[in-house]
Amino acid sequence: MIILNTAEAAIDLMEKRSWNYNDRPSFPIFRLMGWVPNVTFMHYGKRFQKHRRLMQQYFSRQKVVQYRPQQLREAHRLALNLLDHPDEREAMLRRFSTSIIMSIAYGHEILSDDDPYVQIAADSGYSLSHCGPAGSTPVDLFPILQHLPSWFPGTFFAWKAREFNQHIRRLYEYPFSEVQRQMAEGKATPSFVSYHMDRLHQEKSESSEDLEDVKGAAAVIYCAGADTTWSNLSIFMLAMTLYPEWQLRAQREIDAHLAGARLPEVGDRDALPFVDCILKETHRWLNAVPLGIPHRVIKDDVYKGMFIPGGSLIFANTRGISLNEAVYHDPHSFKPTRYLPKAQGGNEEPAPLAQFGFGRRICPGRYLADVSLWLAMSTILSLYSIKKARAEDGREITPMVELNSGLTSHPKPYRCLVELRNESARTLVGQIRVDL
Ligand code: HEM
Repeated sequence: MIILNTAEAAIDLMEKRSWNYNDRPSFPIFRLMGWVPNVTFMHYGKRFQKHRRLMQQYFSRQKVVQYRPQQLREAHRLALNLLDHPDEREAMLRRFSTSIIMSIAYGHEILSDDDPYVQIAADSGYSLSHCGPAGSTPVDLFPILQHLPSWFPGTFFAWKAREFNQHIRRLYEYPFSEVQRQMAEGKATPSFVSYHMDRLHQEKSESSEDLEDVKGAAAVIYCAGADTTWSNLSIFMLAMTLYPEWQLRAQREIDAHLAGARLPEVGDRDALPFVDCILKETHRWLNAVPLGIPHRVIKDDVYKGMFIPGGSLIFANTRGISLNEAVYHDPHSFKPTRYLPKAQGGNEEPAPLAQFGFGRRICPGRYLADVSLWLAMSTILSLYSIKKARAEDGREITPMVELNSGLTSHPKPYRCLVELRNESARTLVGQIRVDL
């Protein structure tokens, strides 16, 4: 295993020598779980390129502009949900990211907790976060273990994966067959699946492999997009709880621009540079995917005098890169001003770049995720004060900064208060209620 702890090394190898560093290892755990086909876990090759194209056609920088109305609607719905369900903050943050993904992948709008898509998403999310570190469980390292009985040491995650298989297959099959049914009835809402099914139909290319590829690509959008976005939002709320001074500064910026007359839209982004600094710092301070997803080295190589054997697992260590003291001053502190020009009291530190990975494996959903996060953060900052909760004796409770680990990482449960900021926030929330 090779761990890259600087952006320089990750760029030198995974981008500049990408031909040699963009394979993936086999992930027997995910295969047992039923994530097949799934571009994230595919070896580099023709089928991988086909899947990347399916993604690229739908999530390019130009194409994602058309999903903004859905994202804005969900950001407003999130704002209402945070107010109406104060004890279910995490569930509501998760609902936000799941709703965007489900509506883009399958054209399905989640309106209530009884929706079967909510359960499907929750079961698959649970499976993903309880399957051990990606590519590094004993079964990943010694695949023979997957064939041994459950009492044999090191087989635990293989048996877990088999148990989760039913959840993952339901994620693949149920929403896809719903879209097929709606298309046959002429009632389908435009989505990733309907777009590619129409395309295949026009190209007269509807082999079972083509259909499996669209089905798998849609499921991977959920697998890769929902938990990561949710985790970033949870990190943001934690940071706002712990660092009220930055929250206030962002709110002053928003008020100066919008004067409480309306909520932010993507068109306001250039006028709100400090909100952008908060987004960058959220990515850097704690990471939704702290170790990235491992790549595999194809052939022997030498880097700065070090021998790298072909077949090695290679990790771009997002956490290490984000906390590099040679690049970021006082890296463990959440300090959005670090990105500002020196003339504005900043330190001109570089924007974080490891959070979406590197090279030809770079996250294809990054443009979509960026807008979802920005809209959710700027909407929440416009309307709410996020504060430390108080214990029964009135003392403030300071949350701990701790993450769970899995393929994606989340802050461990913490408490905070989300309160309407002022009268114009109350009016704006009233308007959202009417509009939705
Ligand atoms: C804040 C949210 C997100 C974060 C932090 C994130 C992070 C990542 C990272 C670190 C990787 C591994 C890159 C590498 O191997 O070098 C990745 C891969 C991937 N992401 Fe994301 N992602 C996010 C949102 C999304 C969304 C919204 C989608 C779908 C629309 C998506 C789809 C994918 C896919 C399909 C891959 C696998 C790419 C491949 O193996 O070629 N991600 N993501």
